[in-house]
Amino acid sequence: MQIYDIKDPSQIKNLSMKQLDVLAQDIRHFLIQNISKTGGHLSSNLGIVEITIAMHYVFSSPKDKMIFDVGHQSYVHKILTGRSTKFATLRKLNGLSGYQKRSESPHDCWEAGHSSTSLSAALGYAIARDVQHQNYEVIAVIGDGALAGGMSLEALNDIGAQKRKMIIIFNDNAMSISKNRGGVEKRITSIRSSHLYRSMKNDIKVTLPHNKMGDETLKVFSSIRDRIKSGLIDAPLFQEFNLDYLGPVDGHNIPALIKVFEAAKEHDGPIVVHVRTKKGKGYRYAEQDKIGQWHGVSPFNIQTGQPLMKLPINEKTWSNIISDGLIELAKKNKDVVAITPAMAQGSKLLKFAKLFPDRFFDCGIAEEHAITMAGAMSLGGLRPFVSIYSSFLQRAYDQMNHDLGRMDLPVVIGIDRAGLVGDDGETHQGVFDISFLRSIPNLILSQPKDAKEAYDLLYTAFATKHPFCIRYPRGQTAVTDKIDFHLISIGSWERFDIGSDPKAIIISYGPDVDRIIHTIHENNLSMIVVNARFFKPIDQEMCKELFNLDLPIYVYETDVKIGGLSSAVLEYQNEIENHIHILGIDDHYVQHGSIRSLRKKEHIDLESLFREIERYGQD
Ligand SMILES: Cc1ncc(C[n+]2csc(CCOP(=O)(O)OP(=O)(O)O)c2C)c(N)n1
Ligand SMILES: CC(=O)[C@@H](O)[C@H](O)COP(=O)(O)O
Ligand SMILES: [Mg+2]
Repeated sequence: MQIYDIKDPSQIKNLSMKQLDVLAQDIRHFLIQNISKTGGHLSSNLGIVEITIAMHYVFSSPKDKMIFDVGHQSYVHKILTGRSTKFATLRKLNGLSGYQKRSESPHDCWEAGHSSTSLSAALGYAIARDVQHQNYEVIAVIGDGALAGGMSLEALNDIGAQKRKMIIIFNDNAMSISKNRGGVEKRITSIRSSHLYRSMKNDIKVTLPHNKMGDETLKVFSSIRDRIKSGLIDAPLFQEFNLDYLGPVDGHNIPALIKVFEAAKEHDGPIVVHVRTKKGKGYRYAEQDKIGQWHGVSPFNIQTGQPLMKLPINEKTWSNIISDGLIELAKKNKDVVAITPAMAQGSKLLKFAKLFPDRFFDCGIAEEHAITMAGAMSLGGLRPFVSIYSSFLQRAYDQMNHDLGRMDLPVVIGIDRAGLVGDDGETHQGVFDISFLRSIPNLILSQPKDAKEAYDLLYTAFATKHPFCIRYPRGQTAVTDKIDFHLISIGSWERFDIGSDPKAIIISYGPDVDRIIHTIHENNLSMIVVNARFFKPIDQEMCKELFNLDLPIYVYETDVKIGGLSSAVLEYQNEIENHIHILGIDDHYVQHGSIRSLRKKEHIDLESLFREIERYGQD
């Protein structure tokens, strides 16, 4: 069967095991060819080819619900559900999404992009099915990295209690983006090497025919069922969550996968099918990768494995700039430590890890934990730097507020991938952090316009005793000659007067500031440009000066407007000019007390409202 002929997954149900194997090889070839041109998530998709084929062979999508955790490994599912002709548009404007997308296909029953949501989503579907007396299978596919994420563990806890029929296909490749770590990983290692695993593996490998299912298959099914019933399958971790378990199974053996999925389908209640796979399977460079270089790739040369686009010699990624600065500061101060929630490769912290192995902490996909742990590290006397992608920091909002902001702890947060990230789409655009962080008391939020300012802000952050965030975008910028550090006054903006008769004021931030200045010069215009390098606190003195100039003000922001820099400027303008009288809680935490007493203290009681109205009426 030709890949482009697949319009519906039911077409593969008539193929023989041999034909399915050929299809798997064709899909691998297709993935490598296409992703080498478009870029995308290569390794995880190469590793999940056989699992996805076996899923569509055994289950019936869209009736049965298939949920892929993160969704970065759903390309094979897209191919089998009739979307292969669109692969040239992968992750491009109006093209195929890099994740499951409900608007793209009825076979995508769920959407993600952030890790560890699949188990909660699967349980949600199972509850909806049962409450409405419907009849379909719910299948979640989750990797070993995502399984250790906090949401997954919360969901497993509930799934084990509710005992509803659902199948969890646990795709274990011993890798997150880079090497997987942590207690869950250790527990999985013990399952992989258990005697039961070996006997189970032999059952499946030895007793099952490789073409058709027959008596032998049934024998294995009942043997599996008997084992489940008699509790013989003793898989630590899953058993502790009160879940039945099958496996591990060779994830590149289609007949074995089909058989174990059939057995799981027969099972009542939740069951985990543990499948072992090789990340990057079938492409030499990706198979050998230990640090995650082939997890997500830009276009590359298939023969050499080299990226087609190289960085200009005088440019570095923002992640590298921050990480180089951090290394210099860590050389001077032994208390500086770095934390990443599973993004060492993307955040460019591997060099730091090599230089300071005892001061580097990869805590897995656990943004909430990373922030709270960093808070306590700071109380214990360390100077933590946590690197988190902007969109993943959304997970840790409570920790930013409840732990860091409220206790006013000196943790430096590198908010990587701030602003639009492009190809990954709406789940990953880092456009909300200014808006959701600005309301947190005690917190400082900044963004450098260039590499020099990045070093200075980093230095300033470590010299400050408050939670200090530095956001920086995906991509690269020009490097400086050398790394040196200067203090920047907190909350200070920079003003550039261009030309002798300015006609407008542009307030902006980040690398756009220099681009704006350049464009004004090129076009012989006269304007005032402001580098608003702090979103919180803002430069109130400079704001006043600018308001007094009586020139039109343009706030050029490349993140969401609501709650962003423009909101900060407008709020301050209103505070001075008092057009709209605003009552509300000021920028601080509210202590305990009766609600009545607190409303009075914070001047948000009705008495305060009417006093204000009266006062204004007399002005
Ligand atoms: C909340 C969140 N944090 C981090 C990421 C980045 N991320 C995407 S995939 C991935 C690794 C997932 O590993 P695993 O679940 O084992 O899948 P594999 O790629 O190995 O198949 C990470 C860390 C994310 N998508 N969401
Ligand atoms: C699936 C996922 O969340 C990551 O792999 C993400 O795509 C990485 O983005 P960068 O390519 O910007 O590191
Ligand atoms: Mg994995």
